[in-house]
Amino acid sequence: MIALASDHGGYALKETVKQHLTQRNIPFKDYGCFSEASVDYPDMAKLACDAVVGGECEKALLFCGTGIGISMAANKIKGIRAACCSDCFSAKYTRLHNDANALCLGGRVVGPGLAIELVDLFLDTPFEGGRHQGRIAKIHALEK
Ligand SMILES: O=C(CO)[C@H](O)[C@H](O)[C@H](O)COP(=O)(O)O
Repeated sequence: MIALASDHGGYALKETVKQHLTQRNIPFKDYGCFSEASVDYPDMAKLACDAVVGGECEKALLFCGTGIGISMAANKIKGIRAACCSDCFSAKYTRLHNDANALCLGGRVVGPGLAIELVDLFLDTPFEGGRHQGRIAKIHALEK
């Protein structure tokens, strides 16, 4: 199960990605927002990221205007490794090397076609493990 959340700046792109996930038969839960009315991205990040940390969802796809604010908020949540990406190399390597569990996209930055490529790379690329495992443990040691 994939958790989705956005603020108003990412709402339209979240709707596009939902259509794509539906076409791919990938189950998702949308934690909002549900219109372009203004909401605050930290509130939205928390809803989806809590579902990931709690084990209800395996990864989160998060959207705001730039992707940056919602990634900053997500990375404050213990257990979340969120990556704000607007290129394919980063979306792939944040899975391979960082085992990222949240992808953040900017609805005012990336178009729908690129967003779908980024989402597919993020969802389909496994974590490489090995030397990267210890580095991730060190990231989480910083949370203490
Ligand atoms: O991009 C964002 C945060 O990094 C948000 O989506 C906001 O849209 C952005 O801060 C702009 O805010 P506004 O209320 O839409 O002007």
